[in-house]
Amino acid sequence: MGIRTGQQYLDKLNSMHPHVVINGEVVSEKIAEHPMFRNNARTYAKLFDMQHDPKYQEALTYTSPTTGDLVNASFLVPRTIEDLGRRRRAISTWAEFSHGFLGRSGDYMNSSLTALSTAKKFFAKADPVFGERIERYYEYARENDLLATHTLIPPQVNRSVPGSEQLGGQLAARVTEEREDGVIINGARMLATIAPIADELLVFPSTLLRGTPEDAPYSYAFAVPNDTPGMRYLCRSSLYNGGSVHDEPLASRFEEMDAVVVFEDVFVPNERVFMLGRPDLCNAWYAETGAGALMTHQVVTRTVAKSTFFLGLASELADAIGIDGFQHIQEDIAELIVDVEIGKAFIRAAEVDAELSGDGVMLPHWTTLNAARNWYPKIAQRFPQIIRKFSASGLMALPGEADVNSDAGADIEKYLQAKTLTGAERVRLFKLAFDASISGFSGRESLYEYFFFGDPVRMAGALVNSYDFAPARARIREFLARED
Ligand SMILES: Cc1cc2nc3c(=O)[nH]c(=O)nc-3n(C[C@H](O)[C@H](O)[C@H](O)COP(=O)(O)OP(=O)(O)OC[C@H]3O[C@@H](n4cnc5c(N)ncnc54)[C@H](O)[C@@H]3O)c2cc1C
Repeated sequence: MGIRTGQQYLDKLNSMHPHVVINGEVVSEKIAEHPMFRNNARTYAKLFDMQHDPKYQEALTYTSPTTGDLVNASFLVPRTIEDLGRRRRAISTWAEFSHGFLGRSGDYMNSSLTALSTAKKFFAKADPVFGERIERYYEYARENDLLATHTLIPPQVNRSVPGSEQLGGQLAARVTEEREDGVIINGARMLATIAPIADELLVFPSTLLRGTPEDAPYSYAFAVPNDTPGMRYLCRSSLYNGGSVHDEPLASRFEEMDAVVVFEDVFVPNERVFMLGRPDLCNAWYAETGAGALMTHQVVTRTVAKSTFFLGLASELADAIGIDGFQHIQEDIAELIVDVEIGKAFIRAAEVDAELSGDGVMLPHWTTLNAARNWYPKIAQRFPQIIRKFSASGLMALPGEADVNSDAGADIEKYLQAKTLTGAERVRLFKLAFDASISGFSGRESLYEYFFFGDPVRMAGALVNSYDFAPARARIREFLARED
């Protein structure tokens, strides 16, 4: 089949029967028509349609090596640095469409599956059958153009003990039975973004597991369709308030629902189980398979689009109300320029210094990407601050679309005009600033970017513990030894 159209994606979504709990309601059919999910599903449908648009098709697709159909380029196994560039162009084509506000566009999980499908040596440490299964699953996802999300962390009940010790080990999702034909899963995982509108859920390892026998039931990787019997999604309230694209320009399009995942006697057939009972390999899942590198390459590409959005917005606001010449405004705009350029440089450096893995995959340079993913969660917190600082009371003197088109329109034209904009144009721009800096949607975006790859505190620790300090320290010792 290969690339799907938006309509094919929506039709499949509407034919599935997940158990989605939201606002006291259980939604189990026609998910794509539900007011809480409709808009975001349609935004995702546009991404699928872009693959068929002659303007984007060359960037977004390549020819499947097995079927000859066109498939998404994020499934391309990179063998050369040019292949990495090919992948990046596809990723940035989607990221520019959403200005980086879609964190779960299909290319994110596709990147993970692409690397995993090649990591034969890694899977052979447990059983080569796992490597064969994940390659088949990757091909299934590629040829059916599936949209997947993932869920990684145990419930946040008591972080001073591992998941295996919470409530006697009864809370975190775990293998409760190993059968001839598969496994049974019970318990919960903390969060899965876009779960209600995804085709598939990847339940992969994340938090560090100890190598003790008690951790064995929590050491697994598997994938299930999002309407698998026994699986329930508990959604938060929506951050989209039902307004028009004029009044909620970001939330009305890009609000991605987050959901807790509950498993009750969920059966996972063997062919969808990719790791079992090996805490050591679960802990090495992202580092040793190359999945971490290809996923981070996707994320850094997406976040450059987002940084560019904030640079453009800040510059438009400053120009509109005539503050662009003030020094502290220019200092903040300079900060945004630097962020965009650093992001682009990270990608370029990671590609130029890419290396072939033991499985013959060209992986972008990990230390560079590791630095990028430690940097972005912090600098992204500045973006809404800068927009708030520039906009000030302009974020409150802000009637809506209905007012612009009412008798109040004359007042809006007169009193809410800007140096370079009519009243109606200014309202539209500041509505965007509002949604990017103080709306509930924007709050979630900041939280999302901060915790995207996990807790930044522990990520910093992981960076320090894995970094090769030898060359830098040798230079200090050499300098201390100099007598001249
Ligand atoms: C909007 C959003 C969407 C998300 N979407 C997904 C998704 O699609 N899939 C997915 O798998 N996950 C998702 N996550 C979860 C994300 O991976 C986690 O937020 C992240 O890993 C941090 O874990 P936590 O939220 O449980 O925080 P916790 O680990 O509970 O941390 C809470 C606080 O306690 C501190 N802390 C806790 N334990 C320790 C420790 N051992 N040492 C030092 N400090 C500690 C942390 O520094 C932090 O300040 C999402 C999160 C957000 C906010």
